[in-house]
Amino acid sequence: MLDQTTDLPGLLKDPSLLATRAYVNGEWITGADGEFEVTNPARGDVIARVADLSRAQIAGAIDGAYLAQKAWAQWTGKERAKVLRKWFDLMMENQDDLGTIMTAEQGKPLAEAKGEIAYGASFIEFFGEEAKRVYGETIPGHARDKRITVLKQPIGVAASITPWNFPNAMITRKAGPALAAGCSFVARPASETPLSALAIAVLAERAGIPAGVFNVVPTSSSSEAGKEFCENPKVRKLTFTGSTEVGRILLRQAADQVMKCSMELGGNAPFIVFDDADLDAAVEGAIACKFRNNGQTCVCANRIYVQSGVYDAFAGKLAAAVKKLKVGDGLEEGTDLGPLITTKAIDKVQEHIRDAREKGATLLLGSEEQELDGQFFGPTIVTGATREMKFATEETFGPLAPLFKFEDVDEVIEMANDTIFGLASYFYAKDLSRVYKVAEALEYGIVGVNTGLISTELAPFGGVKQSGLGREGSHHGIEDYLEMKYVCLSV
Ligand SMILES: NC(=O)C1=CN([C@@H]2O[C@H](COP(=O)(O)OP(=O)(O)OC[C@H]3O[C@@H](n4cnc5c(N)ncnc54)[C@H](OP(=O)(O)O)[C@@H]3O)[C@@H](O)[C@H]2O)C=CC1
Ligand SMILES: O=C(O)[C@H](O)CS(=O)(=O)O
Repeated sequence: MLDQTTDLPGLLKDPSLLATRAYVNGEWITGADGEFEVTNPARGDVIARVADLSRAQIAGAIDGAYLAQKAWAQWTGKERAKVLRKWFDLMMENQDDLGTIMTAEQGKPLAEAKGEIAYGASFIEFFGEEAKRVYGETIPGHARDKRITVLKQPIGVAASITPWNFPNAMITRKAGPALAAGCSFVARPASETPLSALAIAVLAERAGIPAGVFNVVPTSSSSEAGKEFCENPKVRKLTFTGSTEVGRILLRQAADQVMKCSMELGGNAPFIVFDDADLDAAVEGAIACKFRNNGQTCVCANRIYVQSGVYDAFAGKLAAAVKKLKVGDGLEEGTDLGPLITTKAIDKVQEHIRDAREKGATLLLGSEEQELDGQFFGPTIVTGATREMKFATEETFGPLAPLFKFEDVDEVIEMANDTIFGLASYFYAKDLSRVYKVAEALEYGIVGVNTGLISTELAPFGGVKQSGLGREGSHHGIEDYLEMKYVCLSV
């Protein structure tokens, strides 16, 4: 840990964005369960104490959202679009402060945090525009006196549970389509990173989003919030981003109400380098894909497969480039890799390195035990990776790049698909026939071809197999917040 303390208000142009009470039904309220601490993962110091809401208070927020949603759904799509556009504008006007708040509570370098603010805001911008395009249908009737109409109507109250790794964008990727569709929204942010969520609630209020339409209910106990969301009959939609393990818990809990669920869950992304790849581009893509957010993203390359003819060349180029990455405090200029979110995250990276070495892998860069203190862990590359090693089946969620060697396309497709996950995958190749065949053969919701970065509000983001249900982003993203009503009119 760095021994500095964080004067977060002193770092902000607008300290009023640093909100620590919950935002419920247009009011800023304290927590019946007291407060919980938020720490800076780079320095270990407490940066805020945030309202810790009780389950009863969450139920109260749902009550308010239920009433507010009725009126909100009466707004025209154009009226909702206007206020969402204002919310987007305020996010971008306050991008620096929102980024600083995020870096202080999550650790990612300030440039990345500001990038996430723009990425997160883009969902508000995009779905604000989509609010005007929620079209129904008329269908030729099944009899001369019958007329068929299909209406698209908002599903109702949407509840969201999101992770710490993208504490802004994972909320706006849900709130954008939900509010655009005419739903109201109750957000429970991760306990490690509530400040980013509360800051956008300040801006929602300033943008004129009506009381009760957007609510943020921070709690220290995630399970209680999850149970209230799943058991409260006024909630009609649960949208979750996080681990597959927790996704399963929530799906089981939501089953009793047959609740509509969107699940953005864990991943184990293969990153494949074929022998006809542009190796320099592949190295650049691998670094962007592996070390973004210090490897703490569900779409990070978890397994890097390199065809045997270019294995040594790629490994050497990758190590030379990774050596240049600077580990440090995200608030300091020039930092490329911030701290991991918890010491538990460090333990998992070390466990994967130890396991791999015991099973024959070789450390090409970095080490298992590092002189870095606290929650910092340097980028590490191992060669000689095999499918017997833990990172072949488990998500590392840290700065560890295991290099697997393969001989031919059938072998690497089989290895790449040998996982319960199916979120993101990547490969570098030039041969067009190979590109088509591999893109079609990979069992993933997302395939990056000659790129390591796939995140945009314009595309449908989501996984297959045990990486999730539904899609976020693109015009598809609003469908998860709409119900389709068939009206049969006898004339
Ligand atoms: N597919 C995707 O887009 C993404 C997937 N992920 C996946 O999530 C994992 C890392 O994120 P992480 O935050 O640790 O994931 P978790 O699943 O542990 O936590 C995600 C959220 O769920 C909450 N939570 C945990 N347990 C429960 C419960 N029983 N009931 C209700 N809510 C609960 C957490 O609260 P609290 O933190 O307060 O405990 C947090 O807000 C990785 O597997 C990663 O791949 C992460 C981001 C995006
Ligand atoms: O939490 C994550 O990993 C995000 O979903 C990844 S992305 O949307 O920023 O690509």
